[in-house]
Order: sequence, then C-alpha cells, then structure tokens
Amino acid sequence: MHPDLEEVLFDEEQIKSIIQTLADRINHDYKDTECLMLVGILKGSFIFMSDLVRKLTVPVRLEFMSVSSYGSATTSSGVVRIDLDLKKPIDGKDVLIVEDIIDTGHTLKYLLESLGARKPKSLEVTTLLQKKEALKTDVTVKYVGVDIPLKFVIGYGLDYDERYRELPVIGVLRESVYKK
Ligand SMILES: O=P(O)(O)OC[C@H]1O[C@H](OP(=O)(O)OP(=O)(O)O)[C@H](O)[C@@H]1O
Ligand code: HPA
Repeated sequence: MHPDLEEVLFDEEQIKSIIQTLADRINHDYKDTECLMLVGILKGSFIFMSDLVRKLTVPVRLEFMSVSSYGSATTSSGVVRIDLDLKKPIDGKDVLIVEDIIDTGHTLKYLLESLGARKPKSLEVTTLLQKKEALKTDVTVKYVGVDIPLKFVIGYGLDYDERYRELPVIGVLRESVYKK
C-alpha cells in the first residue's frame, strides 16, 4: 500500500466490478441511441472514462471538458470556470457527463446548467464515486458507481495537489499529508 494512504477503499478488482455494473446499466438504457456523447471532465475522469468506454457496447463519441473550481486543495467553493469547452454543438444529442467524483456537487451543477442550456436530446451523469453526505446542491446523478464516506480520496485519476492520480486503487489520503 502507498505510504500516504490511510486505507484502501476499493482495489483494482472492486473498481472493475463497479464499472461493469455501471456499463451494464448504460448499455441497457441507451440501447436505441443513435450515438451517445460521453463528456469526460478532466482531469480526474480520465482513467474512469477509458475503462468505462471499453465496457460500452452502444455507439459512442468521446469529448472532454476541463473546469476549475476555486477553493482549497481539499474543498471546492462553488465558483466554477470552464477552461476547455466542447468544440461542437450538442443540440439533439444524447449526452452523458462522466465524472470521477461528486463531492459538494458545485462543479456538476454548473456543468448541468451550461450543457443543459445547449438543448441536448438528453443529459445524464455517471460518476464513479459520490459523497452523498457532502452534497450542497440539488443535482441528480442517475448512474452512481458507489457512495463513499466524507473522506478525501485519491488514486485512479483522483489527485491531491496533482499527485496520486496514477495509483491503481482508490484510498483515503492520510491527514498528515495535507495538514502539514
Ligand atoms: O462536487 P465538487 O465539490 O464540485 O467536486 C467534484 C469535482 O472535483 C474534482 O475535480 P477538480 O476540480 O479537483 O479537478 P481535477 O478533475 O482536475 O482533479 C472532480 O473531478 C469533480 O470535477
Ligand atoms: O475526495 C476527493 N478527492 C480528490 N478530488 C476531489 N474533488 C472533490 N472531492 C475529492
């Protein structure tokens, strides 16, 4: 186990199984789509997106957006800005936002408002992790991999101060790392 981890929440096998369950639901629900546009939110979703897409059997297109939310390294403030936007219109398309984690929900609320205003045919969200108890907004997430406790997690794309994204497992960051 990485020395900066307090505990591992999900190992590689558990992550794989969570993603397969999500993919099964998405494949079922979008079986009649002409094309599902997956919008990965950088950077955190990059590993989840790449594993999820290989389990999908419906026709897909991949797009990415990058947003920043202001705050400290472990909390977001609610002020969100688009750094990289979609290059093409999404009107009339089935759109699925792909997130690694929903925490306060501020980032997602902003994204839903921004993308919803562009008149997609449908707009839903999948997230690998959700901290239900941390939600401060009224966002609805249809495809949630797993609910996690109120702890700061890293690995499998998730960072602390741009570190640990490469860890193959998801675990809780030791408080001593960010309370130095
Ligand atoms: O629900 P919220 O409290 O808004 O937090 C969730 C957001 O925070 C993370 O991104 P972050 O801004 O850390 O950027 P990153 O994806 O580049 O790590 C995560 O990927 C979500 O986009
Ligand atoms: O627990 C978390 N870990 C990493 N990034 C995050 N962004 C919001 N919550 C988290």
